[in-house]
Amino acid sequence: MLLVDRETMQNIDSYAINEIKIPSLCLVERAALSVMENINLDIRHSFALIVSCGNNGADGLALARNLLAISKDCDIYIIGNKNKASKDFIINYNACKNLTENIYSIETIEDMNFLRKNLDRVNTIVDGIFGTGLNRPVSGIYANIIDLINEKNIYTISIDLPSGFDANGENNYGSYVDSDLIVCMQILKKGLYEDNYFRDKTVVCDIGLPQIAIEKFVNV
Ligand SMILES: NC(=O)C1=CN([C@@H]2O[C@H](COP(=O)(O)OP(=O)(O)OC[C@H]3O[C@@H](n4cnc5c(N)ncnc54)[C@H](O)[C@@H]3O)[C@@H](O)[C@H]2O)[C@H](O)CC1
Ligand SMILES: [K+]
Repeated sequence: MLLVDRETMQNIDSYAINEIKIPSLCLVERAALSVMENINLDIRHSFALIVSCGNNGADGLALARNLLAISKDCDIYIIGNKNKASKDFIINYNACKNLTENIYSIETIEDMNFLRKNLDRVNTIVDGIFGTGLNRPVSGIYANIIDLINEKNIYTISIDLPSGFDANGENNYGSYVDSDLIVCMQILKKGLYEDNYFRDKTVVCDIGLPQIAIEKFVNV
């Protein structure tokens, strides 16, 4: 089975984007659609998409856009500084803003209280807080939100990795999302494979990263 650590996955992504010239936005869209394919849309109608401002969040917002397109009920919660957001995040954020008013920044205790209350209206949480960009244990508001997601016991889908969980399976001493389903992009991350609990909850989906980009960094 093909496994990658964080650094290798980042090398493959960046080779595909910078050398092969696959638009990053296309990969984000494929990632979002691969999550969507793993959602039972007959029973899941109300979503809380909780994202931060990197490309894991961009995947989350592209998913929100696609769910809004089919008139699903979506609340979008953004953590972190939008001024430092990735360009794929901004593109999807601008589209989401034109599709719904239910977009909230979570910064203060009052915002947290609102989130705690408002989460009860949905039957599905999508976790797009951190993926392979996580490089240290979570703390502060990120940890508080992850703890809140876990407290709620609402069916939770994580994009690529449970947020807070280290792709390499190291340093998992902070909070991380207790996901029900993990839709992992293109190649299984080593940490998920080594974790008995998460391995069985993970599906791996092709997002169009070319084999030649993969073979450059992994022995296949
Ligand atoms: N173009 C691509 O690389 C694609 C990636 N995909 C998805 O994007 C994520 C990886 O995205 P990235 O922007 O590199 O990082 P994250 O979104 O995971 O994290 C954002 C950002 O957060 C900072 N950070 C790291 N650790 C912490 C922490 N403990 N507390 C606070 N902030 C933290 C750090 O600066 C990160 O950069 C990948 O998993 C995929 O989901 C697309 O699917 C395809 C294209
Ligand atoms: K995630």
